[in-house]
Amino acid sequence: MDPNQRIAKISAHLNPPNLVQMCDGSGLKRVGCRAKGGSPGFKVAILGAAGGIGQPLAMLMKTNPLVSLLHLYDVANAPGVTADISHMDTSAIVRGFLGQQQLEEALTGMDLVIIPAGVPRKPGMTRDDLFNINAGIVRTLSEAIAKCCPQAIVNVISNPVNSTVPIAAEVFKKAGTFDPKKLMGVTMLDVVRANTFVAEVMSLDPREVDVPVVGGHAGVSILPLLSQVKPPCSFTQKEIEYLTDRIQNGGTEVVEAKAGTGSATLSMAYAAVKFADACLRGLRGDANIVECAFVASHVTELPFFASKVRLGRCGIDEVYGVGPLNEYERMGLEKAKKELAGSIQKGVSFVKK
Ligand SMILES: NC(=O)c1ccc[n+]([C@@H]2O[C@H](COP(=O)([O-])OP(=O)(O)OC[C@H]3O[C@@H](n4cnc5c(N)ncnc54)[C@H](O)[C@@H]3O)[C@@H](O)[C@H]2O)c1
Ligand SMILES: O=C(O)C[C@H](O)C(=O)O
Repeated sequence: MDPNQRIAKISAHLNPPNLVQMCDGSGLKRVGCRAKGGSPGFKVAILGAAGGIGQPLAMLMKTNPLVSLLHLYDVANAPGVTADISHMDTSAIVRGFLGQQQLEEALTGMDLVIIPAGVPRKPGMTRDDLFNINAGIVRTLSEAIAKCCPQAIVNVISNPVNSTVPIAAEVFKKAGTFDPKKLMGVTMLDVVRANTFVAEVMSLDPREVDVPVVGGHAGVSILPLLSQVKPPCSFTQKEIEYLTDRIQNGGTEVVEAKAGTGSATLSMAYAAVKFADACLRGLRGDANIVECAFVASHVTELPFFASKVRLGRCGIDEVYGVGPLNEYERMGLEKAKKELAGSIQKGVSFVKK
């Protein structure tokens, strides 16, 4: 074939008439694409996709065969991240969305929305110190979710989780779209850390360790239930105190090591993907998908609490209680509830005021 004919053939192949437009002209160049977005799988949006967590999270979700369409939204740098990730030869179609004016488009039709948008801690800060900035971000994003994909499962990562989940819930209540089965604060990193640290102490393979972590996601509200570890482990009191302290302060350990450049991003992306994948397998109808998450709850007198939940086709099928606790854990639970009560109320008041 003559070279000109060959080039004409390639160019026709790259630019068929049924191209799907990926993005508009506001900085996210719309690239010609033959994808129809019709492959089986779920539609997932990441809000805050260009951030420290957002980027590795987006990369890992692009490798997930359960995802057919991946929407990457951020107020900055979404085009670059989208272009980069879209070159990965996995089946999910990637589209980028930049800035508030593209938020609704990013959310429409989504099955799962993951929110890592917001500022991270620096050394010396508590997660609650992030409230002033992140509360408003989560409120705005939740308002758009209520409008554009009220049926979607929502995974909230932005801190302080103990307040941002109640904020999202209040926004959804105001909009008349609140479904407690669909809103989850992501506490999976606490479980991931707990599994790792327990495995280290007991010389086990971390993949075989399962530590329930209940309560919430800040300081003493993070309550590992070491009496319920699988496989059953017998710890000394010294080991229990070391492990509890290390699990509760795992986030601070990373914040200090990063010395002002941010908080956990890579382990968080790993944990977020583990949790998102569990949500998607639940949506698909897989049986016995049980993970810990911070959810609307009747396990204690508090309206939100982290405990094991069973994930299914509609989100959360069942919220499990904390099970039998030893004296040390009972005391920990009281401290956790005290810490949680104020943070939950702060989130609720932020939207109600
Ligand atoms: N739940 C957990 O276990 C856990 C673990 C680690 C970090 N976090 C929290 O996750 C959040 C993000 O951490 P990070 O390290 O990725 O921070 P980061 O600063 O690296 O990234 C945040 C991203 O959010 C974007 N953003 C800011 N405002 C936005 C808005 N209105 N809409 C959409 N995107 C917006 C920023 O542009 C940035 O790309 C922090 O609040 C952090 O504390 C939670
Ligand atoms: O500690 C932080 O600020 C981030 C996150 O909540 C974590 O647990 O790593």
